[in-house]
Amino acid sequence: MIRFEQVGKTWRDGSAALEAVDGEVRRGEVVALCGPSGAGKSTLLRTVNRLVEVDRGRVVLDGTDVRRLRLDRLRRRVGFVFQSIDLFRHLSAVDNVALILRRAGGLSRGESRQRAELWLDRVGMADRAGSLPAALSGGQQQRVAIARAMCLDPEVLLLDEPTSALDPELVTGVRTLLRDLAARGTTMIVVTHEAGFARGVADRLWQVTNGRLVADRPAREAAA
Ligand SMILES: Nc1ncnc2c1ncn2[C@@H]1O[C@H](COP(=O)(O)OP(=O)(O)OP(=O)(O)O)[C@@H](O)[C@H]1O
Repeated sequence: MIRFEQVGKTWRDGSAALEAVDGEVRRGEVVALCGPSGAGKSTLLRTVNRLVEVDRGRVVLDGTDVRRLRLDRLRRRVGFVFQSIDLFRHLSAVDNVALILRRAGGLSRGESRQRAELWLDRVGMADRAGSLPAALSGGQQQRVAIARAMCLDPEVLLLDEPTSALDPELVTGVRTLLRDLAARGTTMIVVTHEAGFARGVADRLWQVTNGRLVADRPAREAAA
Protein backbone atom coordinates (compact mmCIF):
# COMPACT_ATOMS: atom_id res chain seq x y z
CA MET A 1 0.00 0.00 0.00
CA ILE A 2 2.71 2.48 1.04
CA ARG A 3 6.37 1.88 0.30
CA PHE A 4 9.26 4.03 1.39
CA GLU A 5 12.21 3.45 -0.94
CA GLN A 6 15.54 4.86 0.19
CA VAL A 7 13.76 7.99 1.36
CA GLY A 8 16.02 10.88 2.31
CA LYS A 9 15.41 14.46 3.36
CA THR A 10 17.93 17.18 4.08
CA TRP A 11 16.80 20.58 5.34
CA ARG A 12 18.11 23.83 3.88
CA ASP A 13 20.54 24.25 6.75
CA GLY A 14 22.20 21.00 5.66
CA SER A 15 20.87 18.85 8.52
CA ALA A 16 19.56 15.47 7.47
CA ALA A 17 16.10 14.54 8.79
CA LEU A 18 15.81 11.21 6.97
CA GLU A 19 18.45 8.82 5.64
CA ALA A 20 17.75 5.91 3.29
CA VAL A 21 14.46 4.85 4.87
CA ASP A 22 13.07 1.62 3.43
CA GLY A 23 9.78 0.22 4.65
CA GLU A 24 6.41 -1.06 3.62
CA VAL A 25 2.95 -0.67 5.12
CA ARG A 26 0.46 -3.21 3.85
CA ARG A 27 -3.19 -2.50 3.20
CA GLY A 28 -5.21 -2.49 6.39
CA GLU A 29 -2.12 -2.43 8.57
CA VAL A 30 -1.45 0.01 11.41
CA VAL A 31 2.16 1.06 11.85
CA ALA A 32 3.29 3.13 14.83
CA LEU A 33 6.37 5.32 14.43
CA CYS A 34 8.26 5.42 17.71
CA GLY A 35 11.55 6.97 18.69
CA PRO A 36 13.17 9.92 20.43
CA SER A 37 12.21 13.54 19.91
CA GLY A 38 13.73 14.94 16.73
CA ALA A 39 14.32 11.47 15.25
CA GLY A 40 12.36 12.25 12.08
CA LYS A 41 9.03 10.54 12.78
CA SER A 42 6.81 13.49 11.79
CA THR A 43 8.98 14.20 8.77
CA LEU A 44 8.63 10.60 7.57
CA LEU A 45 4.86 10.70 8.10
CA ARG A 46 4.56 13.94 6.14
CA THR A 47 6.36 12.56 3.10
CA VAL A 48 3.29 10.41 2.41
CA ASN A 49 0.93 13.33 1.76
CA ARG A 50 3.77 15.59 0.60
CA LEU A 51 3.61 18.07 3.40
CA VAL A 52 7.32 17.25 3.19
CA GLU A 53 8.86 16.62 -0.24
CA VAL A 54 11.58 14.00 -0.24
CA ASP A 55 14.83 14.84 -1.95
CA ARG A 56 16.17 11.30 -2.27
CA GLY A 57 14.33 8.08 -2.98
CA ARG A 58 10.56 7.94 -3.27
CA VAL A 59 7.30 7.21 -1.50
CA VAL A 60 4.96 4.92 -3.41
CA LEU A 61 1.21 4.78 -2.79
CA ASP A 62 -0.47 1.75 -4.32
CA GLY A 63 2.19 1.48 -7.01
CA THR A 64 2.44 5.19 -7.87
CA ASP A 65 5.13 7.63 -6.76
CA VAL A 66 3.23 10.23 -4.70
CA ARG A 67 4.96 13.00 -6.70
CA ARG A 68 3.11 11.80 -9.78
CA LEU A 69 -0.29 12.28 -8.15
CA ARG A 70 -2.12 15.57 -8.21
CA LEU A 71 -1.83 17.06 -4.74
CA ASP A 72 -5.59 17.43 -4.19
CA ARG A 73 -6.17 13.80 -5.22
CA LEU A 74 -3.33 12.57 -3.04
CA ARG A 75 -4.66 14.49 -0.04
CA ARG A 76 -8.12 13.06 -0.60
CA ARG A 77 -6.71 9.54 -0.53
CA VAL A 78 -4.58 10.25 2.50
CA GLY A 79 -6.28 11.76 5.57
CA PHE A 80 -4.19 13.61 8.15
CA VAL A 81 -4.77 14.33 11.82
CA PHE A 82 -2.48 16.84 13.48
CA GLN A 83 -1.13 16.84 17.01
CA SER A 84 -2.65 20.23 17.71
CA ILE A 85 -6.32 19.78 17.05
CA ASP A 86 -7.15 22.26 14.33
CA LEU A 87 -10.93 22.43 14.14
CA PHE A 88 -12.57 25.55 12.74
CA ARG A 89 -13.38 27.41 15.94
CA HIS A 90 -16.49 29.19 14.68
CA LEU A 91 -18.13 26.03 13.30
CA SER A 92 -20.03 23.36 15.21
CA ALA A 93 -18.72 19.78 15.27
CA VAL A 94 -21.08 18.71 12.49
CA ASP A 95 -20.26 21.75 10.34
CA ASN A 96 -16.54 21.08 10.75
CA VAL A 97 -17.06 17.73 9.02
CA ALA A 98 -19.76 18.91 6.59
CA LEU A 99 -17.52 21.70 5.30
CA ILE A 100 -14.87 19.20 4.20
CA LEU A 101 -17.52 17.16 2.39
CA ARG A 102 -18.95 20.26 0.72
CA ARG A 103 -15.53 21.46 -0.38
CA ALA A 104 -14.82 18.09 -1.97
CA GLY A 105 -17.82 18.69 -4.23
CA GLY A 106 -20.57 16.43 -5.46
CA LEU A 107 -22.81 16.63 -2.40
CA SER A 108 -25.63 19.04 -1.63
CA ARG A 109 -25.66 20.93 1.65
CA GLY A 110 -28.21 18.49 3.07
CA GLU A 111 -26.31 15.42 1.92
CA SER A 112 -23.02 16.62 3.32
CA ARG A 113 -24.67 17.37 6.64
CA GLN A 114 -26.24 13.93 6.72
CA ARG A 115 -22.95 12.23 6.00
CA ALA A 116 -21.20 14.41 8.57
CA GLU A 117 -23.75 13.30 11.16
CA LEU A 118 -23.06 9.69 10.26
CA TRP A 119 -19.36 10.22 10.85
CA LEU A 120 -19.94 11.95 14.16
CA ASP A 121 -22.00 8.96 15.16
CA ARG A 122 -19.15 6.62 14.22
CA VAL A 123 -16.74 8.51 16.46
CA GLY A 124 -19.26 8.60 19.30
CA MET A 125 -19.99 12.31 19.00
CA ALA A 126 -23.54 12.31 17.61
CA ASP A 127 -24.96 13.90 20.75
CA ARG A 128 -22.50 16.83 20.53
CA ALA A 129 -22.97 17.57 16.82
CA GLY A 130 -24.15 21.12 17.46
CA SER A 131 -21.37 22.05 19.91
CA LEU A 132 -18.61 24.50 19.07
CA PRO A 133 -15.06 23.14 19.58
CA ALA A 134 -14.52 25.35 22.64
CA ALA A 135 -17.36 23.53 24.39
CA LEU A 136 -15.78 20.10 23.79
CA SER A 137 -13.03 18.35 25.72
CA GLY A 138 -9.69 17.72 24.02
CA GLY A 139 -10.58 14.07 23.44
CA GLN A 140 -13.92 15.00 21.94
CA GLN A 141 -12.28 17.56 19.66
CA GLN A 142 -9.74 14.97 18.56
CA ARG A 143 -12.59 12.57 17.70
CA VAL A 144 -14.22 15.28 15.57
CA ALA A 145 -10.84 15.88 13.90
CA ILE A 146 -10.60 12.15 13.14
CA ALA A 147 -14.16 12.17 11.72
CA ARG A 148 -13.12 15.11 9.55
CA ALA A 149 -10.03 13.28 8.30
CA MET A 150 -12.05 10.11 7.62
CA CYS A 151 -15.18 11.57 6.01
CA LEU A 152 -13.84 11.45 2.46
CA ASP A 153 -13.10 7.74 2.91
CA PRO A 154 -9.34 8.01 2.57
CA GLU A 155 -7.40 4.83 1.92
CA VAL A 156 -4.77 5.89 4.41
CA LEU A 157 -4.94 7.85 7.65
CA LEU A 158 -1.84 9.60 8.99
CA LEU A 159 -1.92 10.64 12.63
CA ASP A 160 0.76 12.80 14.22
CA GLU A 161 0.66 12.26 17.98
CA PRO A 162 -3.13 12.18 18.12
CA THR A 163 -3.17 11.78 21.89
CA SER A 164 -0.31 13.97 23.05
CA ALA A 165 -2.57 16.95 23.78
CA LEU A 166 -4.99 14.78 25.76
CA ASP A 167 -5.34 13.97 29.43
CA PRO A 168 -4.59 10.29 30.08
CA GLU A 169 -8.23 9.45 30.73
CA LEU A 170 -9.17 10.66 27.24
CA VAL A 171 -6.50 8.61 25.49
CA THR A 172 -8.44 5.37 25.83
CA GLY A 173 -11.39 6.75 23.84
CA VAL A 174 -9.19 7.77 20.93
CA ARG A 175 -7.34 4.44 21.10
CA THR A 176 -10.63 2.53 20.90
CA LEU A 177 -11.75 4.65 17.97
CA LEU A 178 -8.54 4.00 16.05
CA ARG A 179 -8.84 0.28 16.77
CA ASP A 180 -12.37 0.35 15.32
CA LEU A 181 -11.15 2.14 12.19
CA ALA A 182 -8.32 -0.37 11.87
CA ALA A 183 -10.78 -3.25 12.21
CA ARG A 184 -12.66 -1.78 9.25
CA GLY A 185 -9.52 -1.95 7.16
CA THR A 186 -8.16 1.60 7.26
CA THR A 187 -4.42 1.65 6.69
CA MET A 188 -2.80 3.91 9.29
CA ILE A 189 0.53 5.36 10.23
CA VAL A 190 0.59 6.94 13.66
CA VAL A 191 3.41 8.86 15.31
CA THR A 192 3.31 8.39 19.04
CA HIS A 193 5.53 8.78 22.07
CA GLU A 194 3.36 6.53 24.14
CA ALA A 195 4.50 2.92 23.99
CA GLY A 196 1.27 1.65 25.53
CA PHE A 197 -0.77 3.50 22.95
CA ALA A 198 1.41 2.14 20.14
CA ARG A 199 1.01 -1.43 21.38
CA GLY A 200 -2.70 -0.87 21.86
CA VAL A 201 -3.46 0.19 18.30
CA ALA A 202 -0.60 -0.91 16.04
CA ASP A 203 0.24 -4.11 14.22
CA ARG A 204 3.87 -3.11 13.84
CA LEU A 205 6.23 -0.72 15.52
CA TRP A 206 8.84 1.13 13.53
CA GLN A 207 11.67 2.51 15.59
CA VAL A 208 13.04 5.71 14.06
CA THR A 209 16.40 6.97 15.33
CA ASN A 210 18.53 9.72 13.79
CA GLY A 211 16.44 9.76 10.64
CA ARG A 212 16.78 6.03 10.08
CA LEU A 213 14.33 3.19 10.41
CA VAL A 214 16.32 0.99 12.76
CA ALA A 215 13.74 -1.64 13.69
CA ASP A 216 10.45 -2.97 12.37
CA ARG A 217 8.75 -5.52 14.61
CA PRO A 218 5.29 -6.83 15.42
CA ALA A 219 3.67 -4.73 18.15
CA ARG A 220 2.73 -7.82 20.15
CA GLU A 221 6.41 -8.73 20.52
CA ALA A 222 7.29 -5.32 21.96
CA ALA A 223 8.28 -5.44 25.61
CA ALA A 224 5.54 -4.27 27.94
N1 LIG B 1 10.70 22.55 8.30
C1 LIG B 1 11.85 22.22 8.93
N2 LIG B 1 13.00 22.88 8.65
C2 LIG B 1 14.16 22.53 9.24
N3 LIG B 1 14.30 21.54 10.13
C3 LIG B 1 13.18 20.85 10.45
C4 LIG B 1 11.91 21.15 9.88
N4 LIG B 1 10.99 20.28 10.38
C5 LIG B 1 11.66 19.50 11.24
N5 LIG B 1 12.97 19.82 11.29
C6 LIG B 1 14.03 19.12 12.06
O1 LIG B 1 14.10 17.78 11.57
C7 LIG B 1 14.35 16.87 12.64
C8 LIG B 1 13.26 15.81 12.69
O2 LIG B 1 12.03 16.43 13.09
P1 LIG B 1 10.70 15.62 13.28
O3 LIG B 1 9.64 16.61 13.63
O4 LIG B 1 10.48 14.75 12.10
O5 LIG B 1 11.06 14.71 14.53
P2 LIG B 1 10.12 13.83 15.43
O6 LIG B 1 10.79 12.51 15.54
O7 LIG B 1 8.73 13.84 14.89
O8 LIG B 1 10.20 14.61 16.81
P3 LIG B 1 9.11 14.85 17.95
O9 LIG B 1 8.86 13.51 18.56
O10 LIG B 1 9.80 15.79 18.89
O11 LIG B 1 7.89 15.45 17.30
C9 LIG B 1 14.43 17.72 13.90
O12 LIG B 1 15.80 17.97 14.18
C10 LIG B 1 13.73 19.00 13.53
O13 LIG B 1 14.23 20.09 14.26
